[in-house]
Amino acid sequence: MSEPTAARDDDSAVISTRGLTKRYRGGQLAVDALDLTVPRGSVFGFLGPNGSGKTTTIRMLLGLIEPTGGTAHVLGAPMPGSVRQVLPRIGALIEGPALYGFLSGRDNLLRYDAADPTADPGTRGARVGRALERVGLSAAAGRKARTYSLGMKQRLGLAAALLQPRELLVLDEPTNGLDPQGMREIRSLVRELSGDGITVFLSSHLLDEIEQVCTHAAVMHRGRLVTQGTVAELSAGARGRLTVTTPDPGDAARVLKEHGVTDLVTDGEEVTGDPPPGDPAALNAALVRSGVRVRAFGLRRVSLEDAFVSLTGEGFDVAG
Ligand SMILES: Nc1ncnc2c1ncn2[C@@H]1O[C@H](COP(=O)(O)OP(=O)(O)OP(=O)(O)O)[C@@H](O)[C@H]1O
Repeated sequence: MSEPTAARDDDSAVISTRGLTKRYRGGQLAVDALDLTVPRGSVFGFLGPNGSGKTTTIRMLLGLIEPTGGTAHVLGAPMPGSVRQVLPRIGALIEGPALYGFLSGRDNLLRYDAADPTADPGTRGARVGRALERVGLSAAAGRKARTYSLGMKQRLGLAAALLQPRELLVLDEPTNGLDPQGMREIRSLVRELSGDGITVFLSSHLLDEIEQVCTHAAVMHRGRLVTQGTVAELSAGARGRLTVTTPDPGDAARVLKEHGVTDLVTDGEEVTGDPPPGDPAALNAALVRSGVRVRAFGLRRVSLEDAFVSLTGEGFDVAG
């Protein structure tokens, strides 16, 4: 007896991969034994520098390319085997939307909708109107798409992805190339969609973007998964850097070293270092006991960037 192919229903994970691997024909190992778990309802940031394997992973998840090893389940069904059942439940925006510049925003969406054989022509106008409304393009709907800003084009692409109700939205670098205003618009749209109950999986090479919009993240580095979890957990994984401001930097550095602070750097009246585990208040007390005049004492907030650097031992390439 064989299992029905699309029957695996995992309520908590919208995407789940085990050992997912892609080696391109030229021999390039783009994704190396990836175990990814995307919880339902999350805004999941898929983070990594350029070339770390994000797009390749997304293409495998959507059944656009075949893995060379491992398995992927999306919405409970194996991919690429269940692509026909699964893809209609996913809205995807990859490499910018294909738009006709000479058509209006509304006419572009009407075309998209007409290309969907399951879409009822009788309700097409209403559906397109709702999608335009949702991405904030109702007022500009009659303008030719070529007059749209990049951010508006991206929102129109999102509207196309949202013509039908979706359980999962997959966005590959959705703010790439946008100006700050365009980025803000896309980010707030992502938050709204998440509020509507859609799981959002978005790739990005921008750490602050992930911190601003995502509940969860996975970090890729050279085709391998470095870590995954909630954004709060990932940031907490790296301890913050201790900073002491004092007119007695030499004494402060000595006392901190005696109390287990490592990698001490003195710059004028500021002494920084990596604190040992435990309550940093004990370090402050030790400084004061030793007669060090402490003017400021703090742990710098740890960012996802710090976490990335401490996990990979490398800086994050934020070029582009
Ligand atoms: N069709 C292909 N044939 C051969 N190698 C490829 C192909 N597509 C991607 N690669 C290589 O696989 C690796 C991962 O690329 P991928 O595009 O998945 O990374 P990425 O994290 O999405 O980066 P970017 O943000 O630059 O798109 C890179 O070294 C890339 O050169």
